[in-house]
Amino acid sequence: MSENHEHMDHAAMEHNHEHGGHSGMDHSMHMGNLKPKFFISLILTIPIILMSPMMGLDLPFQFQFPGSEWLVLILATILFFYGGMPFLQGAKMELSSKQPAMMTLISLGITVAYIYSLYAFIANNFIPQIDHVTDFFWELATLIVIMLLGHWVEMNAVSNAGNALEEMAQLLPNTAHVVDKNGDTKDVSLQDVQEGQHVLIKAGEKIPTDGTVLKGTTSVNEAMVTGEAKDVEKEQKDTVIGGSVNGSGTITVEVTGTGESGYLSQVMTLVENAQNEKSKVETLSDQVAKWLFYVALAAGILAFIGWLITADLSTAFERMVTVLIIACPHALGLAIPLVIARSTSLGAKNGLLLQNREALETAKKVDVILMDKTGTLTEGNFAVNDYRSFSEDYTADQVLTYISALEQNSNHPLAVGILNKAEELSLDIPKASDVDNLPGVGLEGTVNGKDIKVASVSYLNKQSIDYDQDNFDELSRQGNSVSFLLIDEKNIGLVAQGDQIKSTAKSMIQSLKDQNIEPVMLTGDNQQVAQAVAKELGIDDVHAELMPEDKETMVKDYRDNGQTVMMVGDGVNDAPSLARADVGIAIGAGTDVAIDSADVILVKSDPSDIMHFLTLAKRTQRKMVQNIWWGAGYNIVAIPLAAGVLAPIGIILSPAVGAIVMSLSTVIVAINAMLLKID
Ligand SMILES: Nc1ncnc2c1ncn2[C@@H]1O[C@H](COP(=O)(O)OP(=O)(O)OP(=O)(O)O)[C@@H](O)[C@H]1O
Ligand SMILES: [Cu+]
Ligand SMILES: [Mg+2]
Repeated sequence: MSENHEHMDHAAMEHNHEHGGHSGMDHSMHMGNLKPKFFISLILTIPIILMSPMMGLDLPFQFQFPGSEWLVLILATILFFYGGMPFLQGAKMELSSKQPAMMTLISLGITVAYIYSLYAFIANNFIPQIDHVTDFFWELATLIVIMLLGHWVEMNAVSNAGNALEEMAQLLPNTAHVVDKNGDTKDVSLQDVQEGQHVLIKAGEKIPTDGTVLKGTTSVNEAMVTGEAKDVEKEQKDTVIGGSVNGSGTITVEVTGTGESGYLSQVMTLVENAQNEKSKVETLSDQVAKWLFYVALAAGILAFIGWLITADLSTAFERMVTVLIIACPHALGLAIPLVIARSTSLGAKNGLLLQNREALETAKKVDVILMDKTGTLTEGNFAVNDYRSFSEDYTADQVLTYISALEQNSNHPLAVGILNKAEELSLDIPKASDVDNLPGVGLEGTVNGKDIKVASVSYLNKQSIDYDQDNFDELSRQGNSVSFLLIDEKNIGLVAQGDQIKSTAKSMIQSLKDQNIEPVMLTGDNQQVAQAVAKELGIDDVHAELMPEDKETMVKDYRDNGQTVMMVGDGVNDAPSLARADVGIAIGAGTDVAIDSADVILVKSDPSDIMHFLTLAKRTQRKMVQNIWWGAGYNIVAIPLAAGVLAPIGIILSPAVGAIVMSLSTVIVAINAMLLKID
């Protein structure tokens, strides 16, 4: 039973692949199962090769005997119809939809090769007047086998991120130890575990579901899921991700997500969606394939006519088949999907989730990167450094208490810092009602019948509410984010909190500058803090005290200026800008809205992953273009050679060499894709 969970996932994935379609060359989707076809064809091919004269080469392993040519004929005929059928059917479909492409080209090639070899057989055996004509049954056979292999690989290539996805599915254990109300544990198969249940995870076990730690402390290895190499310490209230591996502690976890709703399956869906989307380069490769068909056909016919006039029928046939075979845009069908599969899984393994693959193509054009401060460049681990009352009616602790009452309804990083402090002081926090989030400003609500607000300095400025400027300047110059408490719109007190800059942020900014990408900081926080952080990081362009719509306007302005904009953020207030930017990058630890609006998610919340993304994007793009050349561009040289333009100086390619060149191109394309690396 328990295994069904994984199998279900796999089945669902495969199902999607069949219907997703990955490129214009999705005939392979209708080709049935090529694996057995390939192996049977391979077995049929071996005797054909052994019994065939190889291009006049005297190989030691030929087994020719009287009548062996009949055997070759029979085997080759079976192979042509059996192994060649998927291509012939594909061609029929292409032709009926008036879109001749790869299948038509392949079919034309193998059909001409077959008919010509048939002619050679008849001529050699029954028409003594004709000189010996070399058949190429063995070339036909290898051609078909190579084509089948290629298409089988191609079909797998798509579901191959594929392998990364399956690896991910296998990260989950089969059962979980569910703890019932009496504290007894029972092993339950994973698909029966429900949200809200308590699960015991022992040292060294795989974590079965997403959850929040209720009891115990431990360190968890999340490398397989998020790519984070270091073990992550977990204590009460921390979240754990299904699929990661528990370290030395035993913990009890409340289940927050299983199966479909779990992090892991969301990641898998993302990877999958990214693959099903069609990118511009891919469209280019379809376009190239179509052109290649017409060019190859024209070149083939020209060569045929040319050689028919200057030489003889068999030479003409041979040239034509060689042209058709060498031009087979087979590698082209693999060129892009292989790179994409590699790139998406490479990304996922390194904590880069690509929600929108076009981001990979846009990334190389990025001129400016706009970054949110808190959570993106700084940790967002606020600690209260100071809190004060300006009113005789309230103590400083009371100020903090009122602020905390509102913050209990917020998940802003600032809220967390304040609540930690309140807990430390064991403050008795009243309940707030009618709490509203004021994006870019703070919060408002009712506490003890009073209308209260937690607000930023820009709000006070805008509303002309008085505050002690010197005092504020001093706190913010020390790098504090300051939030004011307003009761009935009167300034009652403040809380000042400090944050730490993320350790990798500074080098990331330097790398951006090295690549001539302009780093810009956008923040809702006060000027002084913003300046302090920017200075520390080496960012020259800072915009502070921004409202969410200001951020979006900035993105728009840069774009209207003709610049390509990347936006990095984590908050609800960043979502509009993330969506508007050419490339939106969400910090993994950020809010769901930000994550939904982004093209890319940095799972590890590490700013240096921005550089990894840029590198991945650049290399992916380069690989795609290279692969189009290796998959099709080589024809610029190959087609004329195959047509025999260099025959006058003795360079002639046989159909067999054509097939080798063609399959070599496939091999190169595949290897080239696999060589894609991030570092
Ligand atoms: N929950 C909150 N508690 C206290 N103050 C808040 C809260 N939410 C917002 N603020 C105030 O509004 C300002 C802007 O907050 P916002 O979350 O919009 O910042 P931001 O634009 O994301 O900037 P950054 O993330 O770079 O600090 C904060 O600096 C703070 O003064
Ligand atoms: Cu091919
Ligand atoms: Mg923010």
